[in-house]
Amino acid sequence: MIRVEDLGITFGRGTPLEKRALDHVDLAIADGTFVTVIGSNGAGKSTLLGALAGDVQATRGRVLIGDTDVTRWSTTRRAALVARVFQDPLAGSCADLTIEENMALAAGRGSRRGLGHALTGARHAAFVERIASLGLGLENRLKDRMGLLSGGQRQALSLVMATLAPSKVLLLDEHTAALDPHMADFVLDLTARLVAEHRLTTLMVTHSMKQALSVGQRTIMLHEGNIVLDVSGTERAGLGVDDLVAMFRKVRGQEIEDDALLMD
Ligand SMILES: Nc1ncnc2c1ncn2[C@@H]1O[C@H](COP(=O)(O)OP(=O)(O)OP(=O)(O)O)[C@@H](O)[C@H]1O
Repeated sequence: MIRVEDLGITFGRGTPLEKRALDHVDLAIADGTFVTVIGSNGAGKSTLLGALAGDVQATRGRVLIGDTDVTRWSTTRRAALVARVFQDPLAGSCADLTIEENMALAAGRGSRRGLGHALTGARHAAFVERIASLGLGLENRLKDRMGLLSGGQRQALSLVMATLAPSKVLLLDEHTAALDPHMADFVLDLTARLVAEHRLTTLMVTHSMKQALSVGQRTIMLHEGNIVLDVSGTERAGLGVDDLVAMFRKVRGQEIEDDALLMD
């Protein structure tokens, strides 16, 4: 269970640039639930993910993962509980290390054990098996530098790496946005499969209304730092992309400039 209680985040407090990015946000997400997060630019989506990961400090309120209050925990301390995949395929892995070394580091995330330990015996076979399951042929390239892979391949591997350590929470911040449509679909399918397989409590930020409804069990919409829509179950199942765009419009109180993007 993730619980966010009365969470407020204000950047630049006391300065002329003060910005309240999240305002009295309450959210409870049951274990293994996959939540998609939508909202216009600046709505607070990345800030919410940052507050869960620990790289944004709460101005007020609490963040709990399981029964543990992690509000004052650093990102490093939370790494054993929280995995992340970013929009930029280069952000989640180290270009100068091999695929295998990247996977070993990911498998050791949140623990103090070193790379040498992580690369031994059974681990290698497990890595081969996990990569082979992607169907991208990367299991034959474990000794290749990560930097040689395409953005889509790196993003698929980043997802696999995010599930190697025993995390509870997976945070995805527009992780398919930089990919071509074919690879974006591939990575989205992979996401749904891995989330279900590892029973990860997941938040996925997306600007695509289609994506927001096509994966997961629940969708929340943020607007100006507040949760303005929270749908799941039959209510969500009955929603189409058009309905979501209409809600988006209503909340924003203005026309959306780029409908095509949202409908995708
Ligand atoms: N480190 C920061 N310092 C100052 N202001 C910030 C900082 N991070 C975010 N903000 C501001 O907080 C608000 C929420 O930003 P956030 O990145 O969470 O929005 P978002 O919903 O993820 O938007 P987008 O879809 O454009 O990525 C914005 O007004 C943003 O400019």
